[in-house]
Amino acid sequence: MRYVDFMHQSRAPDTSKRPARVALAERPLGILASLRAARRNLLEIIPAIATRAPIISGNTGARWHMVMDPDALRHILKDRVEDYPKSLVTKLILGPAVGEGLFVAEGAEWRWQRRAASPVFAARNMEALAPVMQAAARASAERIAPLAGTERAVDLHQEMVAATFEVISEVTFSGDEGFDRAAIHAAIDAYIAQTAKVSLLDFFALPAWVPRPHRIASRHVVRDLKRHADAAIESRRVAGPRDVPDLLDLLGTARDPETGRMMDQAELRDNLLTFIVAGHETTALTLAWALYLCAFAPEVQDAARAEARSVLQGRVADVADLPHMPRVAQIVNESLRLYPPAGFLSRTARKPDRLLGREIRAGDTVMLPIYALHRHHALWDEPDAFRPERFATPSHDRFAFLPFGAGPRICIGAGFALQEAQIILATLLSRFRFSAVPGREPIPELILTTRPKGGIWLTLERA
Ligand code: HEM
Repeated sequence: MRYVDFMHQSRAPDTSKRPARVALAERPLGILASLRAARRNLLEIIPAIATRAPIISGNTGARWHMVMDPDALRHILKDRVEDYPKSLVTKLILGPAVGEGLFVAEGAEWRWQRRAASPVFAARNMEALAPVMQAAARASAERIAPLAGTERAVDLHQEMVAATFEVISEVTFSGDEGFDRAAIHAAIDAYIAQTAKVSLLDFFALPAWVPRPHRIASRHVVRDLKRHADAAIESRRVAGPRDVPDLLDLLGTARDPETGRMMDQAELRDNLLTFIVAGHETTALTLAWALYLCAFAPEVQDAARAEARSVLQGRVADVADLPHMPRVAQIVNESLRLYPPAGFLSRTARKPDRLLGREIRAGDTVMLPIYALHRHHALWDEPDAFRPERFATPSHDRFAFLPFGAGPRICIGAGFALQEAQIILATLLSRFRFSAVPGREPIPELILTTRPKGGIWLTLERA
């Protein structure tokens, strides 16, 4: 756990301010500036006009469009999903590590993998997964408790990554001693750090066979990652399935109902890595940003704490408690709106089309800047303000709020993530009061996901 002493500093955050955000570019950036920005922080290539216009188009060596209009997003993600597959850039970034897995697969390959994994995430199964989430909430509360009432601040981003990793590794490889959790975690971090920054070559949409220098450097990291996952699969094969099948068992025994075929080693491994990567960092970010926002607006935090304490009475939150804690759910949603972990999705058009009167050619990159959509002035009142109560009686268009995407490719783990985030947030808020540390404001930085640059450093006291 990372912590730092912040002695003798005043604690009161200025709530008249807006919570942390990135100053978007006033004009669309030129090619070189875009390239520099894309390597630094993808949020910086989004022009401010993207929070006011329905669509922006450009050509930086390759034709692209940014789409912020709910009807056009419905068209891309739902009505014409087959014509807008995952973008070449997505495949370039994720392909080397999880290219055979569910997140990247298309067509029939995608369909049967999705069917194979779905039972684990079905609503009826969510309750069965709650004890794993409760154990992680309890462990996290115990880890940070010694810092309560001291002047030492803790990096809640790192702490939430630890908590959500415990959950996902238990769900995928339940109780497996053969699974080297620390090594897999370290290899995933190294992969993201080395490869996720959109490279100059990707931005120009050069073909995949053109060598990417930082991706070559990361080859040994990918090899490491795959070696660890293979070892875990092999040790399970030897040990046999669990009494209550976990995700690894379910994927390992799934059959394509049409062809009867099962996943080969590469598919099984890539899917395990997909679930581990997609399933913990995103949820950790939701929680970390939610805690940051609670410290930013103490009155919101106090109201949510009062609610959680009266429902939980000192217990760790359970699934049955969640409907009785609407404020906690609203804070999670508002955190997903202001800091969507998947802040930028993209597709490559397969066929000519028209979007909002614009010509779309086959091969055009269609970007879905979720960060800008969620702060769009035509879709949200006071879009940059932290106002969780806007989710009390939601009136927004379904396609104006897309933290989990939409349509057939919607996040398979959305229900899982929301349940986990609410269980952990409610438990922590019921036990601690979190305060901001002056001078330690995080900066949202989009590198594959929307991360808090510098961490989320907060002090805490027992509530
Ligand atoms: C707050 C947490 C999460 C967020 C914000 C999030 C976001 C997303 C988004 C936006 C997509 C769609 C991407 C696209 O359309 O290009 C997606 C897909 C996916 N997510 Fe999540 N996710 C979260 C948690 C999880 C969890 C907990 C799991 C698994 C345990 C998971 C597994 C996946 C998988 C496998 C896909 C690909 C689904 C498909 O293409 O059929 N995610 N996620």
